Amino acid sequence: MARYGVFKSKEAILMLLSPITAIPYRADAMTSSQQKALLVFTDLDGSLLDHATYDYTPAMAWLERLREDSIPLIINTSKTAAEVVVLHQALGLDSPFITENGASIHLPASWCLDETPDERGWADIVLGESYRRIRSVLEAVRATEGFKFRGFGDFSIEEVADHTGLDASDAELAHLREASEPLVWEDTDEALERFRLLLIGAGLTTTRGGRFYHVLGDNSGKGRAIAWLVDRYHLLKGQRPLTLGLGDGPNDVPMLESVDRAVLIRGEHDVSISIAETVQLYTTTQKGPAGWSEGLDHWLG
Ligand SMILES: O=C(O)[C@@H](COP(=O)(O)O)O[C@H]1O[C@H](CO)[C@@H](O)[C@H](O)[C@H]1O
Repeated sequence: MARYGVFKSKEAILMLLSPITAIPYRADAMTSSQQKALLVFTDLDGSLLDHATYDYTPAMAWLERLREDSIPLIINTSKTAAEVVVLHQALGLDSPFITENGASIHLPASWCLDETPDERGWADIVLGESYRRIRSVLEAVRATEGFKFRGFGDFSIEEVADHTGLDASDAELAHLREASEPLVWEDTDEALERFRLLLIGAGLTTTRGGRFYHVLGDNSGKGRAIAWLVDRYHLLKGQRPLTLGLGDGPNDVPMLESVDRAVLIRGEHDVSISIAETVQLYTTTQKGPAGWSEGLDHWLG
C-alpha cells in the first residue's frame, strides 16, 4: 500500500478522481473488457421468473442491456426444452440453453462443431439419462421399497397445473420430460435418504428446485452443462470466457460454484443454501427478477 502514499488504497484514489456522479470503482466488479468475453447463465423459476407468477418484467432493462452489449444470456433450468423454446423466442435470444437440470444442452448452429443442426437450426446434446430409464428405476424402487412419492409421470396435465400454477398449455409442455423427473415426496425423511442411496446405486442423482425434488442421471447437473459450454466456447473463440451465474435454489448450487461470479437470489423456499467460500458471491436482498437485476447491477453495473 506504501506506493499510494497518504491514500489508503488504489480504490480510494480512484474514488477521489471520479466525477461525483460516476459509479464508485469496485475491485471485484467486471471491467468492460472482461465483459466482452462474458457468458451469463441464469436459472428461471425464482430467478429470472417470479416464483408464483412467472413474470419477468422487472428484469426487462437488464435483458435489453445484455442484448445491446451482445452478452449471451444462457438459460440453465430444470424446465423442459419444450417450455424453454417458447420463452427463448419471447426474449429474442439466440444463445444456447440448458434444460432439465443440465441433462440436455441445446446449441444454435453458430455453437456447433461436429454436430449437425436439425431443420430448425438446433443441435441437442444429451449428457444425462433418458426419461424412460429414470421412470423405470423409480417405478422399480417404489414397487420393491414401498416409497410414497408422485412424479410428473404419475400426474395428469391438470395435476401438473395444480402443483405449479402453470396454465394447461404450459403444464403440457412441462409434462414433456426427456431426461429428468420432478417429484413430490410424500414419505419420511429417513425414507428419502434410503431412496437417494438406492438411486445413486442405479447411476441417478437427486436435487431440489423451488417446488419439486428432481431425479436425473448422475453424469449431469447444471454445473456440468456449464463446463461443457465453457469448453465449447474456448474451442470456438480460442479463449476461455468469464462466467456469471444467477440462481435461487439448491439445484443451482453446482451452477453458482462453477462460475467466476455468482449471484444467489433470495428464495421463496425455506431450504438453507450453502455455497463454497471460494466462490465470488453476491447475495441479493430482493427476490425473483428484481433480485436478478440487483445481482447484475452488483457485478456489471
Ligand atoms: O422444481 C421447481 O420448482 C422448478 C425449478 O425450475 P428452475 O430450475 O428453478 O427453473 O421446476 C419444475 O417446476 C416448474 C414449474 O414450477 C416446471 O416448469 C418445470 O418443468 C419443473 O421442472
